Amino acid sequence: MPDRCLPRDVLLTADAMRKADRTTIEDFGLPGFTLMETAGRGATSAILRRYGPAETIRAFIICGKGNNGGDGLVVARHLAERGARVHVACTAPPEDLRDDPAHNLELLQSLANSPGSAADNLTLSTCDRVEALEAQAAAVQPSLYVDAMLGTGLTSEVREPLRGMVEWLNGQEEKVTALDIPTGLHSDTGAALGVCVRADQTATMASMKAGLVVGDGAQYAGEIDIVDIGMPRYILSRVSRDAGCAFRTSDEDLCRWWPERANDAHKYSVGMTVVVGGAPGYIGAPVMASRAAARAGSGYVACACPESIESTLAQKMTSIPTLALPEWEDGLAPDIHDTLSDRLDKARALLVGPGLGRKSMTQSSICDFLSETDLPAVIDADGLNAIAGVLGAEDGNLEPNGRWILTPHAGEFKRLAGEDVDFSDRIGVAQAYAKRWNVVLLLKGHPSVVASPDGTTFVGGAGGPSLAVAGTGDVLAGLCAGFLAQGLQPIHAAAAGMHLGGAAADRYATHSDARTMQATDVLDEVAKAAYEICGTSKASR
Ligand SMILES: NC(=O)C1=CN([C@@H]2O[C@H](COP(=O)(O)OP(=O)(O)OC[C@H]3O[C@@H](n4cnc5c(N)ncnc54)[C@H](O)[C@@H]3O)[C@@H](O)[C@H]2O)[C@@H](O)CC1
Ligand SMILES: [K+]
Repeated sequence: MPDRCLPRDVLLTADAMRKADRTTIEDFGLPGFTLMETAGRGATSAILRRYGPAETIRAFIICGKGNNGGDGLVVARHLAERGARVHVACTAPPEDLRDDPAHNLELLQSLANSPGSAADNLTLSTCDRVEALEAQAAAVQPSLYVDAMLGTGLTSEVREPLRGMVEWLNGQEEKVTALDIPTGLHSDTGAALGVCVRADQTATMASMKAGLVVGDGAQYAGEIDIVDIGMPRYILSRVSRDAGCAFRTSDEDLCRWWPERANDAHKYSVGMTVVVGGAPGYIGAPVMASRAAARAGSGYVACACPESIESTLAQKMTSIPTLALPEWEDGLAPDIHDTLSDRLDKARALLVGPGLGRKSMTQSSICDFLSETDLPAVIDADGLNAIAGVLGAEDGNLEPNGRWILTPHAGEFKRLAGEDVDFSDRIGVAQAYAKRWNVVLLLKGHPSVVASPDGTTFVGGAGGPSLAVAGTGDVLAGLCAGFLAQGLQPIHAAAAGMHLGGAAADRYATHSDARTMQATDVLDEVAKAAYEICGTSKASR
C-alpha cells in the first residue's frame, strides 16, 4: 500500500465508502448531518471555481430522495446564499425524504420562506415526471444543471421516472455538475446502468470512486473535483484495501519505488534481465522489449532467441547481447534452463514471451523452463499462450508463487482463463484472477489495472488510448521486467512499468499528434518522461 493515502489516489467502492461513512459517524463521532453539510458546501465551492461568480449562475438542481439528493439541497442553500438564482426540483414528495435529506429540505424551505435576498433567489418544487421538469426548466432558463438524483446508492438499472429525467438532462446544452457520481454510473465498475448523466463536472465526496476512472466512468464524469468532507484520512486508508478498491498510480509512486543506484554500482548489482523471445519473422518484439528493460534501468539486458534468427537480432541490438537457443523442427528445443544457466545465475528477472510464436514445441519448452526457474518473471504475449491451459491446472507443474507478472490483453486473458470473462468489472476480474493464479496480473486497457494475489491493486494514472497500437505491449513488458530486475516487488514493478509507459505516451502527445504514435516513439520518450517525473536526483543513476 502506498505510504500516502491521498483521496485523489484512492479509488473506493460504494461499499467501502459506506463503511468509511459509518466509521466516521459512529466511531469517530462526526455526525452524518455535518458530513452532508461539508459535502454540499465543498461542492458549492467547486461549482463556483469552475462556473462562478455566483451572481451569473442560474442553477437548476434536481434532487433525489436519498443522501445524494440531500447533498443537492445543501448546495442549493449555499449557492442561493452566495447570490446565485436557484431552482430545486425534488423528484419525490417531501414526505418521502428521511433523516438528513429531510432536515435539509426543512432548512431550504425555511430559507425560501424567510425575507432576504436568498429567498428572492430560491424556488422549490416537487417534480415526479419528466414533463414537469421540462416545464420548470423552461420557466427558469438555467445556465447550469446540478445532478443530485442518485449517487452511490444505485445498484440496478435506473428506474422511471429518473430514467427519463436523465435522458432529458443529457439533451440540454447547458453545463451539468454531478454530485458525487453522475446518476446512472455504477460507482465500482464505471458501467452505465441503463442510462447515465453525461456531466461536465463531477464534485465527488471524500475520495475518488473506482467507477469514475474505470469502465466508461471517465467519459461520463467530465472534470473531477474531490470535495474534502472532513472524513479523517486514516479511515479512508483503512477501507482502501477492501475488495474492489484500488490506488491510482502517481508520479510520486514511481519515484518512491525506483531505487537510486549505489555509487559503487556495477551492471550486475543494478539488476540483470534475461529476455526470452523472438521467432523467425518476429524480430521486432524482443528488440523493443529488451530495449525497454534497459530504459527502465536494468543494468544488463541479454536477449535469448532461436538460433536461426540470432544473427539478425544481433544486428538490431547494439548494447544488448544475444544468446542462441537450439531449435528443433517444431520450435525451441527443451532444456532452455540448462542452455541459459550461466546467465540465469546472474539475472534478477526474466521476460518470457515477446514474439516467441506458438509452435507446440516452443510452448512446452517454455512451460518446462518456467517450472524450473525461481526467478521473478514477466510473462507476455506468446509466453502467455504457452502457459494457457497449464496455469492453474490441477495437474500443472507451474508454481508462480506471486513472483510472476502476467500482462495479457483481453484475448490472451480469455485463453488463460479458459472461459468467457465479463470484463465490465475490470478491477474485480484482475483481483479475482491474481488471487486464483497467485500472480501479479496486469490487465491492459484504458486504463490498465494491475492486481497482486493479496488484493493490492493499482489503476494506471497515466497514458491513454494512444497506447492502443502494436508493439506498446512489448515496451510495457520490458519496462516491468527492467523494474523487476532492480528488486522492486512484482506489484510495484508492474505498476511502475504501467505508469512510466503511460507517462511516456502522454509526453509524446505534448508535441505530436497522439494518433501518429508508434511503439518506438514510446520507447524514445521513456528517458525524458522519467527525467521529468523523477527529477534531477535520478539523473545521476
Ligand atoms: N454520511 C453519508 O452517508 C454521506 C453520503 N453522501 C451522499 O450520499 C450518497 C449516497 O446516498 P444513499 O445511500 O442515500 O443513496 P443515493 O442517494 O445515491 O440513492 C438512494 C435512493 O435511490 C433510490 N434508488 C435506488 N436504486 C434505484 C434505481 N435503480 N432507480 C431509481 N432509484 C433508485 C432509492 O430508492 C433511494 O431513494 C452519496 O453518493 C453522496 O452523494 C454525502 O453526503 C457524504 C456523506
Ligand atoms: K449524482
